[in-house]
Amino acid sequence: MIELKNLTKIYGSKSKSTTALSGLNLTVDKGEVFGVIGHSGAGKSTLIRCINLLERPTGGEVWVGGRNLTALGKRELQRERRRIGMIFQHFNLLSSATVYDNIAFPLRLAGTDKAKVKSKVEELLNLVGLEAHSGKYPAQLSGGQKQRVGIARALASDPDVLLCDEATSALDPQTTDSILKLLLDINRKLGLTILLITHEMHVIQSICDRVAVIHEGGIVEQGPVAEVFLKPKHAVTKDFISRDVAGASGSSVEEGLPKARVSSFSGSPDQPESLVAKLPHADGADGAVYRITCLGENTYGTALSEVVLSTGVHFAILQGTVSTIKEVPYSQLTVSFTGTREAVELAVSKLREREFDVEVLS
Ligand SMILES: Nc1ncnc2c1ncn2[C@@H]1O[C@H](COP(=O)(O)OP(=O)(O)OP(=O)(O)O)[C@@H](O)[C@H]1O
Repeated sequence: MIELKNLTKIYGSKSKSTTALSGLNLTVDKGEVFGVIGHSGAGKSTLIRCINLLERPTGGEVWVGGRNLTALGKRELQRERRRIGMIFQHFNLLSSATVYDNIAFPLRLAGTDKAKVKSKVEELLNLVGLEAHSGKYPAQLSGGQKQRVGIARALASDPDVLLCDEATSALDPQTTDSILKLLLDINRKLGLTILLITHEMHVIQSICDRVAVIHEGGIVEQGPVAEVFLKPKHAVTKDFISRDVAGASGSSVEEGLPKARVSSFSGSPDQPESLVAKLPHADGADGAVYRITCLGENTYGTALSEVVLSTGVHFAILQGTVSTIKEVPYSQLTVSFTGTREAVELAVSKLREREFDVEVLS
């Protein structure tokens, strides 16, 4: 659906230039929710603004829905842009227009007749849950309501793609969850392809199918969220995950919302050496440290205790997380097993048989 080929963006002049994107390649499939995460200055905004050519790339190609946007003339580009909606961190609403008029704006601009504008705006108000607020002005709305207007306006031209530029960064955690849930509903109901950029891992964890990590203008790691999240390879990815886990809280969320920030405990998930040092016994099989990961319904099952009981090993939990990735539960425990070498090996192989991923950390 979206294909970025060797995308390059250099700002400034020859004497003083900044390379924001350096030969970046990325493919987003039709109907998926794809997240790009990166630290400040990594090139996220530049990347998303290059997709609808709000920012002209210095080099490379942008393909959306099988068309090379970078090769189009002004008029054709204008037409293609109607297939790409965009929402922004600070909403970018017209402050002197009502909610209704903000949503109607792109339709009127495209010359849509009055009756059609009315029915479309009403449909969108209903979709984003703002039926009761159509006559209000942006200043009379909460941040979450403003973003709902932004989403409705972005959907007015029935786009195939929705670009989200840090769409929840200005919102509190609870409002963030309600906007993420709305985006997921829209993705499922309308089959819309969503590309979002963020610096918050829990946004990715809540609604994305795949994620790419951007650093210094290039993609350093990408894949399905569960894979990248549970087995991060690049230092930048590990940093994002450890910050998110460390910053996790048991904050309450509304029924049915993404629960990515719920029920995590522990600090960084990736410091086996420091964990080993804390153990009373760390020789032979005694005290060997393992990371046990379970994805899916087994997360809440009793398999771990059954295996442990049947093999006679003991274990201590050194770190642990129980959470969800896009509504799929997972657990990741770092444990030390104590027992004979044979018993520990048997426990590990039984866990693997029961589809736990067991990684030896020391
Ligand atoms: N208009 C511009 N002129 C010159 N340099 C720019 C411009 N816009 C961005 N840059 C530079 O390009 C690099 C990438 O910036 P970009 O805004 O894309 O990063 P980002 O990941 O979105 O950061 P943030 O999360 O802070 O918004 C940075 O070094 C930035 O200073």
